[in-house]
Amino acid sequence: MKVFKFGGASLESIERIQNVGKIIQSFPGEKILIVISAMGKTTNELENVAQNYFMRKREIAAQILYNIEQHHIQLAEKLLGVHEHPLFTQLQQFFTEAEWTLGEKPIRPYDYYYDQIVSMGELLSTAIVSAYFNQVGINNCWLDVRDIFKTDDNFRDANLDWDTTQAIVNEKVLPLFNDYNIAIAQGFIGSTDQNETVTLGREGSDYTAAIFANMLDAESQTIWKDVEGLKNADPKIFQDTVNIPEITFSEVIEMAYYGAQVIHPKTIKPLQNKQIPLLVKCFLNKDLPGTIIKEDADVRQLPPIFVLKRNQVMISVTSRDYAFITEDKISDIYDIFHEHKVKIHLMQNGAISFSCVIDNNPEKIEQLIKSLHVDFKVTYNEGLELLTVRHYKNGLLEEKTKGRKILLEQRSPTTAQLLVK
Ligand SMILES: Nc1ncnc2c1ncn2[C@@H]1O[C@H](COP(=O)(O)OP(=O)(O)O)[C@@H](O)[C@H]1O
Ligand SMILES: N[C@@H](CC(=O)OP(=O)(O)O)C(=O)O
Repeated sequence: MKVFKFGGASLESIERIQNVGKIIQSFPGEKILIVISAMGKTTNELENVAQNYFMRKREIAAQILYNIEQHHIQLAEKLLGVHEHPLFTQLQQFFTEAEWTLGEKPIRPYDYYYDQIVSMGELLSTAIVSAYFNQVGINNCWLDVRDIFKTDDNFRDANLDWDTTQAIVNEKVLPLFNDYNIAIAQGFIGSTDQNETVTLGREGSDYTAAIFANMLDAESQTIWKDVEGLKNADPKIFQDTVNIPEITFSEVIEMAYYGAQVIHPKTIKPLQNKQIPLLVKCFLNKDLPGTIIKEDADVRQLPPIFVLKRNQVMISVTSRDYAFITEDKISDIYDIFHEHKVKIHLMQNGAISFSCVIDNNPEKIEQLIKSLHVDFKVTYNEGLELLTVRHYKNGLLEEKTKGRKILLEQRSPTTAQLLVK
């Protein structure tokens, strides 16, 4: 059994969906569970629907939803070459459910409505791909992952109930492969024990695939991307990047932790626990070797790895009365960050000050500063970039930060982090 994951970029046009079909046809007779994300940038558009709905701008929300509907229906009609097909009834049901939500007065927290609306992207894309695959002879079974992935009700970042989900996978998913070689499921979504739809956090489809791989004891998981494999930096930001043929789970966890936006950070653990290799392959050229991520990879030749986080803010907290920032004060400061769900990417403290680097999220920062301000003087500096370099060599950091002002710097033997303006 293999698990494949196709993300939004691999499904953003008719040609790309046809290409995914060709990739699957190049694995004849194999049992494959395919996890699929929403097409293109649909998730961002649905976020827009959710925000407008919650701000009581229902007409705008309905208009954006209508545009999404038209786009998916037109794409499906062209892809299947027909106007009549059970798929269109299925798509209509998803839209009707979303319209019902938009018709309600928002009485529950935003995150609940977000999940009800945004989850639709994956339901639409999987339904369309499944119908197309059946039409071109890739016989497959469409799964509603909400009947399989059971979670708590932490909307927008739901936590999986592993035991219940494993029992459902054993009972409902495994037997399907007696009748089908291919099953198609949505990434990113699940449901509570009350059957309320949840999402697992943005870019969560890699994680969905890893959960399936773990629970199905898959031989491997492959994520199909628009890059030749895992590279030593994001090729959209850095020039002269190189492909990494093999790399360990722990190195990828480090990359994800420092902010590399190529594999969802939660993806590695379910695979590592069962020693299931993760392959990163290019959907634009399936014959490229890509990258294999596994426990015992040979990392002696690993190049320096760069991760750049843009749009960062440095928050500096100083005690009002020249009192030292001691352990108890640091603990209080940490509690405030935790309370506001703000993740610290880098921190440093001195005698009477504590500085840290966070993402620029104006609403969260405003609330955070209000809370910190009760006991401390707070300053902040925005428009910064946080560069992390793993396995850096002499001269490399100077070269990469030439002409820039360095506001904070931290180095261990393997990792350097520089906050630059
Ligand atoms: N180290 C890296 N190696 C390869 N790609 C990277 C890396 N860091 C960031 N990326 C970016 O990840 C993108 C692919 O991931 P993503 O857009 O999330 O794909 P999908 O949504 O289709 O799963 C690439 O286009 C590339 O710009
Ligand atoms: N569609 C969701 C889940 C996801 O993982 O998407 P992608 O595989 O395209 O990153 C998102 O955009 O967050």
